[in-house]
Amino acid sequence: MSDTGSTITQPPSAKPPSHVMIRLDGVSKRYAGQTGYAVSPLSMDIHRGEFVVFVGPSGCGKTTTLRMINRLVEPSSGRIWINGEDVTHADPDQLRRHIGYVIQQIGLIPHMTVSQNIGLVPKLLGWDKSQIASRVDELLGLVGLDPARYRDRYPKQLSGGQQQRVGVARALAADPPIMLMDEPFGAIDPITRDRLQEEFLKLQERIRKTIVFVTHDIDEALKLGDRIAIFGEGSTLAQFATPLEILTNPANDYVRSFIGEGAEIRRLGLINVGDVCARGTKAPERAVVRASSDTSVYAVLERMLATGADRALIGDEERPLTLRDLLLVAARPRQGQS
Ligand SMILES: Nc1ncnc2c1ncn2[C@@H]1O[C@H](COP(=O)(O)OP(=O)(O)OP(=O)(O)O)[C@@H](O)[C@H]1O
Repeated sequence: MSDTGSTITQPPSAKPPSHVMIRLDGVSKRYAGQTGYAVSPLSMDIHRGEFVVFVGPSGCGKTTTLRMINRLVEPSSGRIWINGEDVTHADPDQLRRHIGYVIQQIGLIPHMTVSQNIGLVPKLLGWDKSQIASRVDELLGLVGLDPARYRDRYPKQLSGGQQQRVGVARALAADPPIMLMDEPFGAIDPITRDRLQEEFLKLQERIRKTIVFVTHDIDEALKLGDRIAIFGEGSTLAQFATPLEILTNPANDYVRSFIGEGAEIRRLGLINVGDVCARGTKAPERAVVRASSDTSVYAVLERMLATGADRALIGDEERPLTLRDLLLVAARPRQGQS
């Protein structure tokens, strides 16, 4: 099930098959004056309609890789294929008109209205005025902004979340098959960010773009990505797989530490109860977890989830606790209940 092995050890070479929208073939970057690689040779296939998230610590090469896809950064080696075409040497301006790009700083042009900002690329592509106006209104509706209220505002008359929605609308304006998004929700407060993530997932269900999305935040990656590319030290690819696969089978200790605590509990967020009913459950015989008295409830639950145990024995005295005992730790009377 994992794509980890195939994408890292067998660099693709020839023209990709039709289900591949973006192919990076041994692509690397060394910036002028730098000794090491900003991105060491990297090969990966991103499928049509797939939402791929690049995640990793600061400086590991996520943004550089993203920007090589739309040639804002010229690769030092390798080839880039988009939609079956080798675009390594294509005209970058032409290329960018067919690739949406959303960045954290939003990049709206301050002296242009919302509608002019969104209509920028369609105008460059020579669309006529009425076509642009109706596309602007359609996109504002799509990102949840009332066109009559917002189309004539300037960026500074919008909240950060609204500006980011306009940024997304602008990237979608010419209906590009690909969207590149560099920490688009990074500078937004956690509540608005959560809402934008939800909205964006719903939007993606409708528009099915091929998306490459950069973030520092593993939880954002797990929530949004069909597959996640975890970048490691020295700009290598530590794992490229689905969120469930990464949480179930982290490729190495680096990935494990990057995920942080609670992989088992977080995994449950990716599995629906309906699927569990369909699969049926079969508890392992007499599985039990042993833990010292100073182990947290969280850690014991994590281990019970991993092993299927429904009992824990605590301390040298092996005091028994059932799964239900542990669940009750979290239970409190709700308002209106005694
Ligand atoms: N224009 C540049 N000139 C020289 N070095 C650069 C340039 N841009 C990036 N780098 C270096 O390349 C490496 C990768 O940078 P990049 O911005 O791609 O990382 P990142 O993973 O996106 O980081 P962050 O999460 O902090 O944005 C870093 O060591 C960075 O200092």
